[in-house]
Amino acid sequence: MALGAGDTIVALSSGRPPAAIAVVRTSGPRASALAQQVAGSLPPARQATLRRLIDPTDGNIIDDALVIRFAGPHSATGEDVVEYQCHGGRATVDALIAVLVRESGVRLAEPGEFTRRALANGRLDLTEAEGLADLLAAETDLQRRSAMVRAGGGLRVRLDRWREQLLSLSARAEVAIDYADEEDGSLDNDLSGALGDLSTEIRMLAESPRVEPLRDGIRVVLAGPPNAGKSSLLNALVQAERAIVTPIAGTTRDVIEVPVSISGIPFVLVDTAGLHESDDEVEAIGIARARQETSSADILLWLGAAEATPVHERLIVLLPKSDIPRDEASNHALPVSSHTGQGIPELSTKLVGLALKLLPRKDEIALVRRERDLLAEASDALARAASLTDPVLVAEELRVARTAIDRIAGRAGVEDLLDTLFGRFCLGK
Ligand SMILES: Nc1nc2c(ncn2[C@@H]2O[C@H](COP(=O)(O)OP(=O)(O)OP(=O)(O)O)[C@@H](O)[C@H]2O)c(=O)[nH]1
Ligand SMILES: [K+]
Ligand SMILES: [Mg+2]
Repeated sequence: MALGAGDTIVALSSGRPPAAIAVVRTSGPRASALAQQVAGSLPPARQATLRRLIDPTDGNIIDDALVIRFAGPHSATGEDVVEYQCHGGRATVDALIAVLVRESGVRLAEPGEFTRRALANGRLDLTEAEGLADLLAAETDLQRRSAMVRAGGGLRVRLDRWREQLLSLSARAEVAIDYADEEDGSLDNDLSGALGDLSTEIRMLAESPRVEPLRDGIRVVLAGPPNAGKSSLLNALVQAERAIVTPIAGTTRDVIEVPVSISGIPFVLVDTAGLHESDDEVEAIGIARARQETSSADILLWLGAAEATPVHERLIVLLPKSDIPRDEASNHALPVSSHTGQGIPELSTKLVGLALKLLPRKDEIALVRRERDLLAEASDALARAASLTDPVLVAEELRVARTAIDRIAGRAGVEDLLDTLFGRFCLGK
């Protein structure tokens, strides 16, 4: 757990001053006592109350502010929380925070510490906290809507239900163990069926769209031999001269990433070095990177010969420089010309079409890799359990499934993960 978990924490939860109004939040065992001291008396819970804030040591007026108190455990953090909505000038905010943190047992909050306490106190689970982090970072409407589903408990409710089902299935397996001596000790068909059904249900969720393409943009990698016209195509797609284009083969040496929004969908176009055998040390490194990008691409644009097309799940084969007449024609390749613009709108449409398959539909949940992996783990354990007859082994597989589900919600083995997650939060959240 974070340093000084029992401290009362203070932070400016609104944006950087100056602003019209600033929200200073306090949470912890001393929050109410602090409010009493600074605001004169304890304001009623959950009612915005106008108070004159006074420095208790010298009686100086700090500000007139709206004070709202939330008594724990019915607060965002599960502890006593007091919010001060004061004037948003820097000096006012600084003066208020200085008076609050002067008390012993009170200190400034770390980034994300309010949410971390909410998690520790069971006010939200890890999937909701992650959704919240995405919500704070959301830049597009699609990102916002997806984050809302997660932050609103879209995954948590399912995990809670499955945890209960797993517990009751475990209880049934335990009963079978207890009666193993008296009867034949094998499981009833009912139980096997229930295990199989739950495995399938969890597997379906495990195959939900990933959060990452939505969060970071869908990676579209342009690959092909030198001089194929990769950089020119990137420039044509983003309608700006972002990558260097020359008639010299081997112009692009490093990976170039250009974020672009097409029809409101966030993409990252990735230009790469032309793939070929090279003796040049620098170029060889660039080519190795290009191969890496090609294999990790969400969508691959191939600008090379049809017979050399790499294997990829979401592939668009292009016939570049279509303005140049040539003999051979490929039925499978989409003709594009960065010079005349031929095929560019069709390519954009195809990109959007493939992207939509990677993104959550409206109200559909998106999962981070960790969640997908753990759900698959739980589903696998249940599938194994369904095929077993020895109740002792079934109980063991059920325990594996339960642990996986608990880890998704952040109830087990996630300390390192919490540090990374809360590092993404801003101060005061
Ligand atoms: N006629 C025609 N020429 C093109 C087209 N696209 C690119 N070219 C030309 O082809 C040459 C190579 O273009 P680049 O975009 O640099 O090709 P590249 O694949 O990025 O090349 P490397 O980075 O060196 O591997 C340049 O001289 C471009 O002007 C096109 O659509 N039509
Ligand atoms: K070139
Ligand atoms: Mg290039």
